[in-house]
Amino acid sequence: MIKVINLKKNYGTFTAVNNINFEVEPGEIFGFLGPNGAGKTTTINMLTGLLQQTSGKIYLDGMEFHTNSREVKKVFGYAPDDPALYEKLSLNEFLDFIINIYELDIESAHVRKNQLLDVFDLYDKSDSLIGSFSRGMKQKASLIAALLPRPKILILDEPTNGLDPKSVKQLKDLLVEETKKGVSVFMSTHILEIAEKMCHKIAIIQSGELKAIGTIDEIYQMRDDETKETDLEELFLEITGGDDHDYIE
Ligand SMILES: Nc1ncnc2c1ncn2[C@@H]1O[C@H](COP(=O)(O)OP(=O)(O)OP(=O)(O)O)[C@@H](O)[C@H]1O
Repeated sequence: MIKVINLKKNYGTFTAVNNINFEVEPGEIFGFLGPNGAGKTTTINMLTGLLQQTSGKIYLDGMEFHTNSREVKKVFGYAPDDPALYEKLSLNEFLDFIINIYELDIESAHVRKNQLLDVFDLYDKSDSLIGSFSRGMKQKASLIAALLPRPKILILDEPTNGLDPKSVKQLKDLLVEETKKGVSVFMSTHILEIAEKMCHKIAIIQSGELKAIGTIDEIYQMRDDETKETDLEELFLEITGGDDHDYIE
């Protein structure tokens, strides 16, 4: 479970995230949407301990992050949108490193590793250096590393970035399976179709403020005109004011 209370981040005098609140229950996929520069990565960097918040509290699996940071780091898996991996290691060496630092049971971790390599079609490449991987293959390697320790919480920044349609489908199915085991998934995405199809709840952030939060149905109830047929794209633009400019003739 993730719980965020009055989370705020200032960069100097600029407020990038302004007192946001949300919860992600076990078994829930929570989609975090917003236009460029809205505050998504800043929020994710605070959730993962990469950035210290200015104020507010973050609880992961019931533990306040900064007073339990060592324990908290064991309960979540994180895949950044632009993974910085060890290019000089083979994928196998990298995943064995993850198994070691998380102190996983070797036998069951190797079973899990092989299943994940298979799901993401990287089994045949597992002895190749990560430095030789394409953008999409690196993304898949990063997702495998996040999933390998069977974390209770997954924090994924644009997880479908660079993935081909088959891999997107594999990832979707895998995340659904994980939530059935009670995993909480927090993911940012620009792809509204993914948010609509996969997420139990979504939040829309703009200029550091949460503009909407709830199930897709609850978000649809925020329409200005409830009689109008609207899709999530139109609603997103309505909420974030992204459709109010004049076009060049
Ligand atoms: N280190 C920093 N110093 C100053 N301002 C920053 C810093 N990092 C981010 N910002 C600003 O904070 C705001 C939020 O940035 P953030 O990267 O969180 O947005 P985002 O929602 O992830 O955007 P995108 O969808 O484009 O990745 C932006 O206005 C950005 O310019």
